[in-house]
Amino acid sequence: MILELQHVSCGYGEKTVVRDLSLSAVSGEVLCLLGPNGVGKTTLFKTILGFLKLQGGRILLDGEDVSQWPRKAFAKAVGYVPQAHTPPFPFTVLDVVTMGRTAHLGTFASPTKADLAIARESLERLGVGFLQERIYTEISGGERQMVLIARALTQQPKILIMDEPTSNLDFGNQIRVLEQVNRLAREGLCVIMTSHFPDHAFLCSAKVALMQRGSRFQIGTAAEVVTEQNMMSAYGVRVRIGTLNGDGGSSVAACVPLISDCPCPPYPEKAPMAGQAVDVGPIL
Ligand SMILES: Nc1ncnc2c1ncn2[C@@H]1O[C@H](COP(=O)(O)OP(=O)(O)OP(=O)(O)O)[C@@H](O)[C@H]1O
Repeated sequence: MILELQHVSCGYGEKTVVRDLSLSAVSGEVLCLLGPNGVGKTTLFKTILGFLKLQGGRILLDGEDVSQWPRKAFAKAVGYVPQAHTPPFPFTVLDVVTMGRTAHLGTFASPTKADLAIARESLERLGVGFLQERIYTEISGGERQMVLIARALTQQPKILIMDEPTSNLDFGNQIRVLEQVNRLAREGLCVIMTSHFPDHAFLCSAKVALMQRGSRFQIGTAAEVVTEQNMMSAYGVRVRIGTLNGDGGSSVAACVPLISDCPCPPYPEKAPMAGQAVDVGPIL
């Protein structure tokens, strides 16, 4: 499946937030949208999903204008993980995740045992199966984030749009979500996500669309787009980008911010042994 944006402009009423953006994403690919707060990432997602009216250009799914796609077929094909979501009723986590099957059910039909099994499997896959009987409004923000991702997986979409899927998550869960993103792409899904961490683009070997103020866009591989110069231009922050040794002879790229007058003591050239105390000097 291929999603194409051709000269897309979008925004709210008379206000244009994103102007003349063209890009594409295909099955098996991770497309990571980077850009500062308020640049229009969520606005773009809402436009792709049909929540906002397109101001200009075209959005095509498998070559066909999305406005021509029947809503139900579109809802089956494209899953969405929003930034935050609070349902009006205290549903159980399993109920919320099973709602991901809605586009697959007939009108007035209830979820079947098979639908419930898919919902449970999605929760297990993300390592949060233990939450299934809990009340969704009573779990933590990070747990809700995992539940929303499980709901989108339950939909079994071909394209998965994730708005900051790692916000609210602790370090371990961030990495687990990125591992799932890579796994889903390997299984043939097209994942389009936003992140505020340029490193995430490297970790997902993603194609990157860097959105900057004034509707300036750069699209390319993570190595092409996540550069020291571009990070300064987009975020006003000095960074260094380098590579570290990964597993089995691989290398991983990392983007590290440079903080003026950083009080941090230098990291010892020879890494301390596990469990060995390190003198970090006075805590300032
Ligand atoms: N409902 C709305 N009506 C009018 N303007 C809006 C509305 N929602 C958002 N905006 C404005 O549109 C611009 C883009 O917002 P958007 O939420 O798309 O940015 P973003 O890149 O997703 O930001 P963030 O990284 O902070 O989530 C902002 O200037 C925002 O104030």
